[in-house]
Amino acid sequence: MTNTQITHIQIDNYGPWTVTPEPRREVDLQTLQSRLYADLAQLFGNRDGYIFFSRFDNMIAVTNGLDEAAHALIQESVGNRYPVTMSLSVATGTTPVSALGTATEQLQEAGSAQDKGRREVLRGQTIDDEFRKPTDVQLAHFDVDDATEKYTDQLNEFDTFIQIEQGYAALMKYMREAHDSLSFFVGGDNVIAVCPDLDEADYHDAIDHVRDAVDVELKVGVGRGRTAATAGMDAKHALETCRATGEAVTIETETTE
Ligand SMILES: Nc1nc2c(ncn2[C@@H]2O[C@H](COP(=O)(O)OP(=O)(O)OP(=O)(O)O)[C@@H](O)[C@H]2O)c(=O)[nH]1
Repeated sequence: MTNTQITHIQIDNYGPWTVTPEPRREVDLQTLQSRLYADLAQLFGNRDGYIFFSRFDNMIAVTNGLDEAAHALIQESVGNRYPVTMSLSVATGTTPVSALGTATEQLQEAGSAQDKGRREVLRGQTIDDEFRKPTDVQLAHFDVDDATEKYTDQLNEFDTFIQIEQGYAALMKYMREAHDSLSFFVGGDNVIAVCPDLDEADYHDAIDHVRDAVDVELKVGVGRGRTAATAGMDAKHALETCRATGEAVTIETETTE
């Protein structure tokens, strides 16, 4: 059974900061947000975690293998180098949705996102090493079939973007509601979903739903692992198997330690 450790990251009091003492230049906010995301991708990624930018002021990470000290170090490093601080709340659950729900509740209990007094909160529980298993994390790497041929080489870039985003919107909502999963656009025509124990039929169901709803064809590779890094790499290999066999769903059967 999966046991996903999720960290909810929130920039402290960011809304007021963006307009104090007067509205800050949008290009500077865009630069700050993308640099912070890039830094966190390295800080979590070098410890085998995965982070997704979601709304940039809030981000969501899969952090199996990162203990409280690792979280504190990441938080301190950002606090030392950025004009903003961030709060971190970590929780675990048998589904990523329940883990994130707990993490977010803990943060909300500590104070509002726009509370001047709530800074650098670090809350929650990580999984002790002795309880970690090679099946704790299940990641699904979705990809639009022949996006280059159907969209990129045919339509103008904005109309391609609309097609891909439609597929993403339908998938993220359905995976959240029907399969307790958190799906994130990661660039190009790719979406990575953090999933509980789903089987092949569940993934076919999601792909069928997206085809029926918005006429976008997907394929998916699924991997499991002790960390997001290993599950994610297995998912990529499974997606290559889909490309080789023409199957819409491939679940990597070996779990990498
Ligand atoms: N983040 C991320 N982006 C990827 C990955 N693989 C491909 N992409 C992006 O997706 C775009 C399309 O590449 P592909 O998915 O290989 O191309 P395709 O035309 O859809 O062909 P098939 O996937 O073989 O059906 C690339 O330009 C990249 O931007 C990946 O593993 N991660």
